[in-house]
Amino acid sequence: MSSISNGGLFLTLEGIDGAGKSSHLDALEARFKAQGRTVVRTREPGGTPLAETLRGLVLEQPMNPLTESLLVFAARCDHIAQVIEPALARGEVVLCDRFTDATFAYQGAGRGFDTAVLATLEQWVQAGRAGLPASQLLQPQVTVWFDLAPEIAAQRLAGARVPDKFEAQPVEFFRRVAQGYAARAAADASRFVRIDASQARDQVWQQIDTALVARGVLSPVQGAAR
Ligand SMILES: Nc1ncnc2c1ncn2[C@@H]1O[C@H](COP(=O)(O)OP(=O)(O)O)[C@@H](O)[C@H]1O
Ligand SMILES: Cc1cn([C@H]2C[C@H](O)[C@@H](COP(=O)(O)OP(=O)(O)O)O2)c(=O)[nH]c1=O
Repeated sequence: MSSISNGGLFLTLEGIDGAGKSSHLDALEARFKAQGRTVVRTREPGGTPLAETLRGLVLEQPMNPLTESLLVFAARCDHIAQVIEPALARGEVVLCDRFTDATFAYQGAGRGFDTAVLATLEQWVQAGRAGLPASQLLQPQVTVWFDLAPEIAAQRLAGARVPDKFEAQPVEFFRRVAQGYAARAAADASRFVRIDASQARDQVWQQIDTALVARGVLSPVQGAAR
């Protein structure tokens, strides 16, 4: 884990659209609060008024992948400064629905954009933030990765909601995005918790809980089955 001072915890959730991550955010937030932690729940792109405006553009307007990458990193820059850094400095839990792994997966692997440029933007936006030395990138300490076959995700999403620009992409796009996540997880294995998201909701929750307890991020629930 990278060292964020003051006991702050930066935790992200990632996965292709329809993998099921939104279904567990309430429970995760409640679980941390039950342990006396203050939770800042946020998302990317978004989390500040400016970043939410940029989110609307990214999710609704056609644009080339460089423009898309610049907008998500611009949103991230504002989000880090306004929300993430202050919360971590107060020692809180930042529970963030997506972060930079999504940029590598969607813009990099999905849209085929140059990951070296993404790595440069990542450096610009994340190096030396949250009190870290200039040589170190601000990254989540833990990333819960909902790994699911794109075909199953598409079935789950069919009819569930009006698709946005990304959700309307064909299954091949999500196959590349899923490979992008796998590559990112392989490159930083100690940060990622892989969840088999094909299981039923309760079992997915059990996997998340067990993994976070094993990492010492959550304490076991008193009286929980072993
Ligand atoms: N484990 C699961 N099994 C079956 N369906 C699920 C499961 N988890 C979530 N869903 C359903 O799949 C759809 C997508 O879930 P959601 O949590 O919105 O995904 P995401 O936030 O990853 O895009 C929703 O209709 C949700 O009710
Ligand atoms: C953070 C981020 C998200 N995205 C995409 C992934 C998702 O399709 C979309 C928004 O994510 P999400 O909030 O998961 O969508 P929803 O509200 O529909 O559950 O933005 C990128 O393409 N690049 C990024 O850097």
